[in-house]
Amino acid sequence: MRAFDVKICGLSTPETLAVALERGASHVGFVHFARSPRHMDVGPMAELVAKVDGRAETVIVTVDPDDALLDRFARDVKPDWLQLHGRETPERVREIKARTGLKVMKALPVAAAGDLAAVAPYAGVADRILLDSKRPKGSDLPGGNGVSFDWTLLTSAGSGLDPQMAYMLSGGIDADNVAEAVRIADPSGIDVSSGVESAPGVKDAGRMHSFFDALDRLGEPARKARVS
Ligand SMILES: O=C(O)c1ccccc1NCC(=O)[C@H](O)[C@H](O)COP(=O)(O)O
Repeated sequence: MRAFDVKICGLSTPETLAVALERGASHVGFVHFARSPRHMDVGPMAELVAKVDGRAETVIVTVDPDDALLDRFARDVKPDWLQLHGRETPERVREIKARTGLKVMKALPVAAAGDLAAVAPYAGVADRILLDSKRPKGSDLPGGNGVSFDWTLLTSAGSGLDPQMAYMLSGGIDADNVAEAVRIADPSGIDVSSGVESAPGVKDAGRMHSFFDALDRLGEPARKARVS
């Protein structure tokens, strides 16, 4: 097992942000996507991001942002990362990095082994890949659906994944299954949203503590040290 990052995604209140930071999240994510129950406008998001004050890396999660929105993110929120869940091609990711100067995490949906072929074109372009579940039928959200995929796909011979690649794993992870996710997939990062909520979009401090307790039980050196 390698040491891994922990990202808590879809935060929208100072109270639950404080729990994520106190418990040592390395990354904290804020969603800007109107259809999401976790959606935050740019102004309130900027206020929340300012509270992080260097204690974790900040991530704006969004979908096919246009240039005007990218400029607002970079100017008004100043996150460390953009996490992209749309149809952003490697070329578009390159443009977005050049335009904003921000690091980019490209999310790619996985349901079957063949989906992993989408990863290689982003090598050397995206700063990180987030392997997430494909949206289930009936959902109009490209992320935050609380469903997991077959993690053994990532370590199967012939997966085509570069074993050195630093990907984050997400989709349906919670306090009960995070140990298994880490054991099977050995990712360089874990991302959780629904698994620490009491209802869609409502982060729950108790569930967050249970999740971090489960991580603590994995022992050292499970989690990477807090970012500098
Ligand atoms: O969370 C959302 O509502 C969302 C909306 C639009 C694009 C992406 C979104 N979330 C992305 C994330 O990083 C989630 O943490 C990831 O998909 C895992 O979610 P979950 O299965 O709920 O833990």
